[in-house]
Amino acid sequence: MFIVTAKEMYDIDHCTMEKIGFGKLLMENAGRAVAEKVRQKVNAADKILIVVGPGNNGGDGYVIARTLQNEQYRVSVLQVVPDQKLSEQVQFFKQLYLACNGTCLLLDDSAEWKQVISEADVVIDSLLGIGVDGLVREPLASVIAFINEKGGKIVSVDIPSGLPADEGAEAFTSIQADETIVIAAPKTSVFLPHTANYYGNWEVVSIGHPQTLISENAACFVADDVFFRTTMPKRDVNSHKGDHGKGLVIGGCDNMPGSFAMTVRAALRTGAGLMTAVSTEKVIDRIACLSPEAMYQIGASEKGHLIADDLPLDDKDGVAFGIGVGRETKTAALLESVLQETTCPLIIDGDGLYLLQNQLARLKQRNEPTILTPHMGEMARLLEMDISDLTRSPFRYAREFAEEHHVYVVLKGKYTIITSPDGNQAVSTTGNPGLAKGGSGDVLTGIILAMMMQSQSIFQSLCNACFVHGMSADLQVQSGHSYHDLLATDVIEGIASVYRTFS
Ligand SMILES: NC(=O)C1=CN([C@@H]2O[C@H](COP(=O)(O)OP(=O)(O)OC[C@H]3O[C@@H](n4cnc5c(N)ncnc54)[C@H](OP(=O)(O)O)[C@@H]3O)[C@@H](O)[C@H]2O)[C@@H](O)CC1
Ligand SMILES: Nc1ncnc2c1ncn2[C@@H]1O[C@H](COP(=O)(O)OP(=O)(O)O)[C@@H](O)[C@H]1O
Ligand SMILES: [K+]
Repeated sequence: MFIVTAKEMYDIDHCTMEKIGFGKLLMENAGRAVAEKVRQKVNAADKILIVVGPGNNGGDGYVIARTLQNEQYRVSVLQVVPDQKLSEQVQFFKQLYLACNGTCLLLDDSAEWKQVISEADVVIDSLLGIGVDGLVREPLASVIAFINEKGGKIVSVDIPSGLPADEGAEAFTSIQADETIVIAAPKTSVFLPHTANYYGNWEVVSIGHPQTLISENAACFVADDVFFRTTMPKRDVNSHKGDHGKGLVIGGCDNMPGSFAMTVRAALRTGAGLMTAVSTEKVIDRIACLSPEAMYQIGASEKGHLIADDLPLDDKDGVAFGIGVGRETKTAALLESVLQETTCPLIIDGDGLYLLQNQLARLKQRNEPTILTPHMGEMARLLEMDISDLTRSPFRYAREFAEEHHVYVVLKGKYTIITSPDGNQAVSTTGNPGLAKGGSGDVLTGIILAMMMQSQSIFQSLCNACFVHGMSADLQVQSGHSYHDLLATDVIEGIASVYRTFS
């Protein structure tokens, strides 16, 4: 599934309608596809009100109205702008609706519009689509406020009206939808922390655009089950352990042994061939029994924290640094040598990202891929910016950072954004609030380490690791666990169910 900006969607629509010659058929398809979904969400006796705005989103509304009217649903339309505002195409669909005995109320000064909204069981929101520009003006702003307050179930067409399609908006007025039927491809705002909730539950309908046109125009995609199935690492029956990667995890400190242990175990469960773990003596004493399959090496330490040392970096296929390693200045010197001496892909996570703050310039000097796995707070710190500015434009800031420092960035959250050094981006949508607990990220790092050592591109392996991590949590919640009790260690055990689903 592809993710589009407003501009990309307009280019796709334009090409489909003008160059390929779909013309009005595209809006007809859009309205019918949405009507089909609406049918599944309403009861036969429901009063359905379709609120129609000035643009093509309103045109979709007239097609939906006609389709449902012809199927004997209890439909009416509230048009919030005078007819002169409607484009020729929208006028055309309005006339078709009226010719099917459809009824249409125009918004005027009387209070009748408030009454029809209050009486509706279902409001279909066709006020504004991706063409919204700035804060919603009157009279639409009042209509939106009233629908939010008094409307029954709200189903938005394409996008909740008033919500910007793209990232970056600081202020907006929006419909708060219960459901959104997204046309053709999800828009960026589906995935932003401060706008996602306005969509309610969302699903996408296809309306006949050529798929190649969407894939050629969209810069970003959802790393979904289809992607995983086609790119997941395959296991050759004749393979041996060396074929599946020799991984190294450097982390832990005396008062944080657990997180590091989960990374090691998650890497083994994901299919790493050989795992070595370096930590302090105390940590290894305590955690080695949790993954007897791994090899352990004691690193030099001072006061319970790792310090600069000769590490077994030479023959490795992947290294992860930083999980539970602490924030001591002397540990930063260890990161410095890891950055310089690691000649294979290197993941920096957790405290490693904190220690990296003063060494960002070293990233560009590396010849092998470097992967950073920050959550929003860690990313904001790396960028030295306010977290609210970052969450408004996470795609942009992740891309700029990845391009500037030549790194892959896995920006973690409900929707995790994966960015490559050349600016390619994907979103992982699996996972649930059960993951919002300490330790989940440590498990993800282990999964990433194992994935990237098993014959995929780094970008694919990051997408697939995030997919597996979230899907493991989803399957665990479907089969006995809940958002409340799910633990990071359960996510490690759930990896088995993910692989079984796809093998
Ligand atoms: N192309 C097609 O055939 C297809 C398009 N499709 C559908 O069309 C949608 C995009 O259509 P669109 O471009 O007409 O944008 P849309 O948001 O409906 O209206 C924009 C108008 O709203 C107004 N307005 C803007 N900002 C405002 C504000 N702040 N406050 C108040 N008013 C504001 C402004 O009008 P103004 O008042 O400035 O004259 C502007 O002209 C898309 O989401 C999808 O649903 C699908 O059916 C597939 C086929
Ligand atoms: N509400 C949520 N829905 C889906 N995934 C989530 C949610 N909350 C957290 N996650 C995932 O859980 C992981 C948390 O990582 P992180 O914040 O680094 O945790 P920690 O450092 O405590 O292990 C990330 O992969 C993130 O995407
Ligand atoms: K809408």
